Amino acid sequence: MDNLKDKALFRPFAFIDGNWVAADSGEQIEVDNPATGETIARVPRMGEKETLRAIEAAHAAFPAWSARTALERADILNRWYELMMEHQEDLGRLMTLEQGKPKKEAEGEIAYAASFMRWYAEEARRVYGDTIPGAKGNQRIVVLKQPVGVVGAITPWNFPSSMITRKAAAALAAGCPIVIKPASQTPLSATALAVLAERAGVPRGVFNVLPGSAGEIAGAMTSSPMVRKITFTGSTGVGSTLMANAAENIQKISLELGGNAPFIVFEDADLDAAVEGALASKFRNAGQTCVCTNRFLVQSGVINAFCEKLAAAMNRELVVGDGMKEGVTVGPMIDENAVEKMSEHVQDAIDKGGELMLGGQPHSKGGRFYMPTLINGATSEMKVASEETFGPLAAVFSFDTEDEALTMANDTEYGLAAYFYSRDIGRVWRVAERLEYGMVGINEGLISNAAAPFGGVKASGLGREGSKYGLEEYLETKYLCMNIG
Ligand SMILES: NC(=O)C1=CN([C@@H]2O[C@H](COP(=O)(O)OP(=O)(O)OC[C@H]3O[C@@H](n4cnc5c(N)ncnc54)[C@H](OP(=O)(O)O)[C@@H]3O)[C@@H](O)[C@H]2O)C=CC1
Ligand SMILES: O=C(O)CCCC(=O)O
Repeated sequence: MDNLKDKALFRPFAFIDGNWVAADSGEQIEVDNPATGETIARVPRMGEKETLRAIEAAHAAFPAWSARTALERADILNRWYELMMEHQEDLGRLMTLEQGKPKKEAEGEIAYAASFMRWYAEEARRVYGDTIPGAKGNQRIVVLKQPVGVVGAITPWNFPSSMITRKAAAALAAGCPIVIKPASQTPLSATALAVLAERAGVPRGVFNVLPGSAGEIAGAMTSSPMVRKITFTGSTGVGSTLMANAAENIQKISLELGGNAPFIVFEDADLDAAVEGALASKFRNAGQTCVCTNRFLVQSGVINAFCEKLAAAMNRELVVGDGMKEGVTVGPMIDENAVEKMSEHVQDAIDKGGELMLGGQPHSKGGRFYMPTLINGATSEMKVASEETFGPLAAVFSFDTEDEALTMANDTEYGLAAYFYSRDIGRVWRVAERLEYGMVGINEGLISNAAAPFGGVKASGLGREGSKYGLEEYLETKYLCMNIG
């Protein structure tokens, strides 16, 4: 952390009600650098009691925060945005150290994370109500949008900053305070955001960060009637448990869960553009992104050409190594379990007849590095067909007809992101409409931005984040029936 320009951004504590605190028990969690395995920090392991205190602080802060004008809240979010961009390099460095993604990609995530602050600063001022003609001559119907109340957020390690700001910026813009549990592997990006929140003028109690025990913190959030909204990004299993637990207090819930993204390449596609999109969609964050392509479905007439071009591009563009090193484009995987899952999917595909074209093994330097891998001849019996690999494996399946491609693409419990490449306008509409996914990239491999509604269908989740729709998740609708005599 010695290399940070602003050393105060390294804050290995929890942030509750404007105070930097340790766990009541004194227990800590070790945070390591996935590139080296070295321990880089110890943060408090907060539990149920501390979480209840944070919820109470947030609840106490709610009336004053929600009573501020939208413009006042927007000004604070804008200041926070500016501070994030001023400290982009330091925040990126912290992220690379705890998460592993290459420095340039980490700085890119900081800009992406900050963009939610700016977006929701603007949206805060556009929370409109409605008037509706009354059912009786002397009645008027007025619809108000009001903040839902205290929000409990649980976020993953793969996007340590943006998964927080995508939730927090919308919540704060709507007038809701938030209590956040960041992933245990990446708490430092979260606490650095809290340092900047304080500097931006976010009042105490409005933004709280508690690294710690997932079970205890989530339990406190779902069992407290003060928490009116739960928002989660992570695995489908945990999301489903949270949803069941949130039922106890009928809490509103948004879930952004796993995916199994298909990337369809039709014979009429621009193959070079498809390969460029494939690289971006598959290898961002070493394949550890819920919208990463999991299955390449390529029409039989172009499958060999596509694979050759993809292999050449992977050889040219993908450099594996420590994300702090200049020129590295694929960092380490987050932990040994992730490497194991990747190895298991690759071996399973090879055992079941897949043709290994590139990679297929951990990097010779060992540790958590895995070589970007390309396997042609993938089939529906392979694990990669039905499970999210969450790693740098490009598995290529063949299809003959549009109908077959759609059947294969939709043959999954998930429905987060899908991509396809085609230059036939009729096909573009037909395929876009029939894909059972919340987001579809058409001749485009990078679909995430603050203006767009991010989210999935089926086992990939509920609700949307980003865009004007993301603000709705933090608002309640109240109807006033006025008798005017
Ligand atoms: N949609 C997405 O973006 C993501 C999908 N995934 C998928 O999930 C797989 C497993 O990754 P993993 O990190 O284990 O994902 P998890 O769902 O376990 O972790 C995400 C967040 O949930 C927390 N959490 C863990 N257990 C519970 C619980 N019982 N109740 C409430 N919160 C909990 C974690 O805390 P803690 O860190 O303390 O365990 C973390 O903050 C990946 O391989 C990938 O397939 C993973 C991350 C993001
Ligand atoms: O993997 C995730 O859950 C976050 C996706 C990052 C993004 O593209 O917004």
